[in-house]
Amino acid sequence: MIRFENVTKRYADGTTAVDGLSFEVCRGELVTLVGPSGCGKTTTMKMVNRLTEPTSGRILLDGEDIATLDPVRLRRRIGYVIQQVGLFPHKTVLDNTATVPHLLGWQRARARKRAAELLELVGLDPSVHGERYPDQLSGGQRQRVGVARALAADPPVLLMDEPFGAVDPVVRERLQSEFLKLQETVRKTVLFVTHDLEEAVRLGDRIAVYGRGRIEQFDSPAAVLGAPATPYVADFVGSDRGLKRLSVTPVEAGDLEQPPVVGAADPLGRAAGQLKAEGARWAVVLDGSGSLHGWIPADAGAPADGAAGGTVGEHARRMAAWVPVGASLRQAFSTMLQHDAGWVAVLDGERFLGVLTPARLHEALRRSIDADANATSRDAVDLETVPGA
Ligand SMILES: Nc1ncnc2c1ncn2[C@@H]1O[C@H](COP(=O)(O)OP(=O)(O)OP(=O)(O)O)[C@@H](O)[C@H]1O
Repeated sequence: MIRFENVTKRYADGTTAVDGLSFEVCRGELVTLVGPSGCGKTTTMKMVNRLTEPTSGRILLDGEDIATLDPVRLRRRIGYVIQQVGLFPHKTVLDNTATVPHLLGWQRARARKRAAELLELVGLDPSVHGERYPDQLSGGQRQRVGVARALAADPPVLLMDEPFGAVDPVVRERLQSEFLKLQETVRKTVLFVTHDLEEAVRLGDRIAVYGRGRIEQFDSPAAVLGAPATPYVADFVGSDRGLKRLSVTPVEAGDLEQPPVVGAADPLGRAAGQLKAEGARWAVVLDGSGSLHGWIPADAGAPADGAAGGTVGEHARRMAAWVPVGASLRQAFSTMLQHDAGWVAVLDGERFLGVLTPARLHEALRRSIDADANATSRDAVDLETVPGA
C-alpha cells in the first residue's frame, strides 16, 4: 500500500534526516515509527503527503510513484493528524470536522451530517460538542476532533504524528484504546509516529524502530521486545522489556487454572460440603448455562456466617476482577491489582473459562518469550535490518 524504496532525504543545510529507507506498509496495517528525537520519523511521514520531497528514492502509494501525482489530490487520499491538532479557532467543532468535505465541494448539509457521524465515532456528542469552539474543549477532546477531521473524507491512509503527545498519561491511554477500537471499524492504513515505546507497542501491528535516519528493526511488537535485532534496539527497548511484553501477550485459554466450581442453584450446604471435601477455600459460582455468577468462600455456609440455608446463588459475591479472553496480560495483571485479588476470572463472552493466577501469568509470559526465541532464527534470515547497524 505504502512502499519506500531506498529513500534518502538531505535538507539544504546538509542534514541527512533519512538515509536509504526501504519498507512497506500493507493495506489496513497500523505501523508505528518509534525512536529518539531527531531520528527522521517526521521527515518520513512528511514525504508521504509531499510536505517534503525526498532527495532520492521513490515512495509508492498503491503502486503509483507519488512524485508523479498532484500533491493536492494526493493529500485528499491521506488524513493527517498532528500533535498541535491545528483546529481553526474561529470555527465550530462541527465546521472544523467538515473542513475537507467542504473543500471537496460537498453540499453543506451533507458535509455537516458526515462531520456529526464522525464526532460520534470518536466519542463526542455532536449535539453537545458540535457547536462549541476548540478553546471550549479539553485537550483530549481536541485530539479526538483532530482524528475525526482527518477521517472526514474517508481517506484510505492516515498519517499521525504524535497525535496523543500533548495530553496527560491517563487521557492518552484512553485515546489509544478508543483509537484501536476505531481502527477495528475503519481499517485505515496508518503510519503513526511516537517516541513512546509503550504507545508504539500498544498500537502497532508492526513497529519500525528508528536509529539515526535508518530503520534498525521492522517487526511485530512481540518480536521487537523479545528479539531485538541489534544492540541499539536492545538498548532502546530497555531492561524493562519484560514488563512491556505484558502489553502484547494475550491471555489464552490454555494459560488458565480451573478452580472448584459450584452451581448457583446448588443448595448452600451441599456446596460447602463439596468445598470442604476438596480442601478448597473458595469456588467460582456459575449459573446453569456456564455464565459467571460470582464466587463464594468456603465458609459461607458456616454457622458463624449465619447463612446455613438457601442456594449458593443467594450467598455468592460479585466477581469484579475479570477480563475477556484475548485481553493482554498487562490488563489482567492491572485488574488483579486494582481489585486486590489473587486471581482474575477469564470469560469468553459470558462463558467462564478459568482463572489466571500470578503463577500462570508468569508461565504465559515465559511461553511468549520462548515462542519468540524459537522464531528468531527464522526471522533473522529474512529480516530487512540495516547492514552494519
Ligand atoms: N527543514 C529542515 N531543515 C534542516 N534540517 C531539518 C529540517 N527538518 C528536520 N531537520 C533535521 O532532520 C533530522 C530529522 O528530523 P525529524 O523531524 O524527521 O525527526 P523526528 O524523529 O521526527 O524527531 P522528533 O521526535 O523530535 O519530532 C533532525 O536532525 C532535524 O534537525
